[in-house]
Amino acid sequence: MSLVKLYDTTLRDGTQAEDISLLVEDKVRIARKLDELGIQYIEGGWPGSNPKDVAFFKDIKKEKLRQAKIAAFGSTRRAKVTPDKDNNIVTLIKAEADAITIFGKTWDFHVREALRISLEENLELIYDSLEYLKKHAPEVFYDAEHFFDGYKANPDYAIKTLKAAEEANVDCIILCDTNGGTMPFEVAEIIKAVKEQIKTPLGIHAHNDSECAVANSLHAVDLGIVQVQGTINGFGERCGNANLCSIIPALKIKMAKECISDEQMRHLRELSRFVYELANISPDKHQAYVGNSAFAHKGGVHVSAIQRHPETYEHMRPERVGNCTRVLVSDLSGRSNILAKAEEFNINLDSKDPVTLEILDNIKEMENRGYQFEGAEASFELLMKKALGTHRKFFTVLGFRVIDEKRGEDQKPLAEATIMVRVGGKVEHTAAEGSGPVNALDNAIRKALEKFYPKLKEVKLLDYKVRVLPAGQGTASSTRVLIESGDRHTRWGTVGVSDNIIDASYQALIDSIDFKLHKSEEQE
Ligand SMILES: CC(=O)SCCNC(=O)CCNC(=O)[C@H](O)C(C)(C)COP(=O)(O)OP(=O)(O)OC[C@H]1O[C@@H](n2cnc3c(N)ncnc32)[C@H](O)[C@@H]1OP(=O)(O)O
Ligand SMILES: CC(=O)C(=O)O
Repeated sequence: MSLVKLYDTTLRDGTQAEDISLLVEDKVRIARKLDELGIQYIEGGWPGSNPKDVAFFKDIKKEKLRQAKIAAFGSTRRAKVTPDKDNNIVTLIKAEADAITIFGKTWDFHVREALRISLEENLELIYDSLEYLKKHAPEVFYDAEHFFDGYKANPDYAIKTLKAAEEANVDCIILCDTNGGTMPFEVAEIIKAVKEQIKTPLGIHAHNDSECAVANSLHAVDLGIVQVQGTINGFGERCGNANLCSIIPALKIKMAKECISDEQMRHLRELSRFVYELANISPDKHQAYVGNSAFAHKGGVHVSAIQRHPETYEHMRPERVGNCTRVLVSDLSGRSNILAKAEEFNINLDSKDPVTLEILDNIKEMENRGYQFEGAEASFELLMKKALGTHRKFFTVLGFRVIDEKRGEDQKPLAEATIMVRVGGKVEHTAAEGSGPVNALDNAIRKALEKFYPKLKEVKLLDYKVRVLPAGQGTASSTRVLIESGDRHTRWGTVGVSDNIIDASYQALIDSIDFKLHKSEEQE
């Protein structure tokens, strides 16, 4: 297998994405994880840009990385300054990274409009910046910014810029699709032409503005490119960069190109989620390979087939990237979905058992009323138990009342809930306040039940989503509440539907508590 080197720029181009900003400590933590994954180069930032990036290069030196090399990023020198006097170049050298990558202009239009210098002067900028850096850094890479647009506009000049870099003896020239508008067939044609004229090893850095960044990068590798740049989860300027979470499995599984080991690739999903977490961005569940939905099967026909052979509806084994097969339950389910879920919940259910069809019919009817079980598997498990007669009634709610009161224009509203429950032979009547009516009801339910079931103290409400269902959908316009709860070990989702938002919330809260009690009993 031929080796392709991965160059991660999550910490530089990734932070150019809207809404993403990483602390120095976060950058160091991500760099450690990238190193563990086996990424060969980690671009840490632009030290000439800000103090945070300068601090990163200082701090990362204290880390004992297993194999990754750290690269510092910057630009060619400014016009009319020699490299040794150019602040950006001097700061790059001071960062003492294992490699330095600078970008320079390829597109004549950019030279004229962005830099406002002559085409000849730009060639000098490229050559003497790189030639100077080669004397001061172990490895030097050249990012040919806007290479594909530049080549399409003026191929002779674009090649001259690469030749300037080649004469400076750089270690790799990276062809950049900076504006992300190049199509895969153009990439293939242009790279073939470049390879006839440039002998320096080539790399690719593709942006995703036309959704082709991964395809363009893979095409480039197919044509013999040896370095692929990208970011975890595709974070990057505008629409992002080529997503390494897709590129890595594609290289290894589809193209037989070695880049990281099989064992390292099993941590890809974990790394993807780690980066989402530190960037404070919700994971994209539909993300290829590593997303929650990447191997989630919803249609009954699909579920039936994957149970016979997973490859019927899966292009690869999800475990290879640390993901897993999931079966969803909805009104698109068939008996196979119900049986798969029963197995997952350790419930004995036979395909010929009439209860299977009863559960299926029940789901379809409830989804028509606005329930949604995809995000509420705990409610579904309880529903199954009820249908099978294995549901245990831990408590009975005899009634509740919620009061929301505002005592003056400038006063905050007060919310209070009272609830009456029966547990065994005992009746408990409890009141509680809350920061809103749902919170007050939640507090009252727990206060009443915690006395009998102390384990409920562990339960935390993690997420609460309300959706007003449009009139005309199903039989009535109503509200759906989805709740995510959790304890020290796990998380679970429950659902409630009613034309009264408090009642919908009540149903989801009660299911959440009921589920916790069943799980605790099963564990005991
Ligand atoms: C394709 C890419 O993604 S490249 C990476 C882009 N990333 C960033 O821009 C993030 C970090 N950038 C920064 O912190 C700042 O822009 C800095 C520190 C680099 C420069 O800040 P300033 O000196 O205030 O300049 P400003 O940002 O307004 O303009 C960019 C300058 O870089 C110059 N420049 C742009 N590309 C190059 C290049 N390849 N070589 C040399 N100079 C360049 C521009 O001509 C302009 O300089 P001028 O105003 O003297 O003509
Ligand atoms: C260098 C770089 O980030 C680009 O050309 O997009």
